[in-house]
Amino acid sequence: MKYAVKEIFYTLQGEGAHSGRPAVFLRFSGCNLWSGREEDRYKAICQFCDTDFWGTDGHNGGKYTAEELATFVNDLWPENAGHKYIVCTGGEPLLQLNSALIKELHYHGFEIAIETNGTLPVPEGVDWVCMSPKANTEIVVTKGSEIKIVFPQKGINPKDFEQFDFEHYFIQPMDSEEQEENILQSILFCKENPRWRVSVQTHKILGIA
Ligand SMILES: C[S@@+](CC[C@H](N)C(=O)[O-])C[C@H]1O[C@@H](n2cnc3c(N)ncnc32)[C@H](O)[C@@H]1O
Ligand SMILES: Nc1nc2[nH]cc(C(=O)O)c2c(=O)[nH]1
Ligand code: SF4
Ligand SMILES: [Mg+2]
Repeated sequence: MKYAVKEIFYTLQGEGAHSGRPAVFLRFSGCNLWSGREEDRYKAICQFCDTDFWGTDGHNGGKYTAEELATFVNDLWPENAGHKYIVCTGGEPLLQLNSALIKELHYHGFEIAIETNGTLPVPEGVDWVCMSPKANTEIVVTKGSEIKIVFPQKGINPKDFEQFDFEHYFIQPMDSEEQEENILQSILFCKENPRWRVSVQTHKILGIA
């Protein structure tokens, strides 16, 4: 099997509990909630996406076998540094991430994180699951490491997810034309519901990928 990859880059995780941590980002092509084409955004299930995941034309993008992909990712890690960490994202990584690739990444010593919309089952062996639910979808990932709700989102009430089994609960202000208002609402929500913390997209402030 070959994996369709939009881009691969070494940066810092910008969001959630591992914010600030060095990580290789593996961005898979394609998503089950939007085609990725601007002209389709109005009819997508998920309409606020901040990411270009269409095609394989990004930095280090292309089609790779599991072995090629894991070797490429490993070569981006500084030599003899340890603490190897990969964030599989997209698009929707669970359309492609499978046991063959998980095995290859573990072979090279990587801790494997995913960013998922929660509509597809998580394969065995993923070490960190960040689930970010979208309105009008059926969520099958009800346990994991962190839940990260883009806020505010019509049709999503964070309180409905408190019964799920996650270690960390985050509210992430939606990056949009109303961002200032979204930040204020996120702060207010967390102050009124102290189980939740605000996740800032720090990579956008730092000016990194
Ligand atoms: C681009 S998505 C890819 C992974 C997966 N498809 C998902 O939705 O979780 C990566 C993260 O960015 C978040 N995100 C997407 N668009 C956003 C926006 N406009 N503002 C804030 N966060 C956003 C998603 O909710 C998710 O947590
Ligand atoms: N630095 C950085 N951190 C991130 N955390 C989640 C991201 C994503 O697009 O999945 C992302 C991203 O695109 N860049
Ligand atoms: S589910 Fe994730 S990748 Fe897909 S459109 Fe929404 S935010 Fe973007
Ligand atoms: Mg991003």
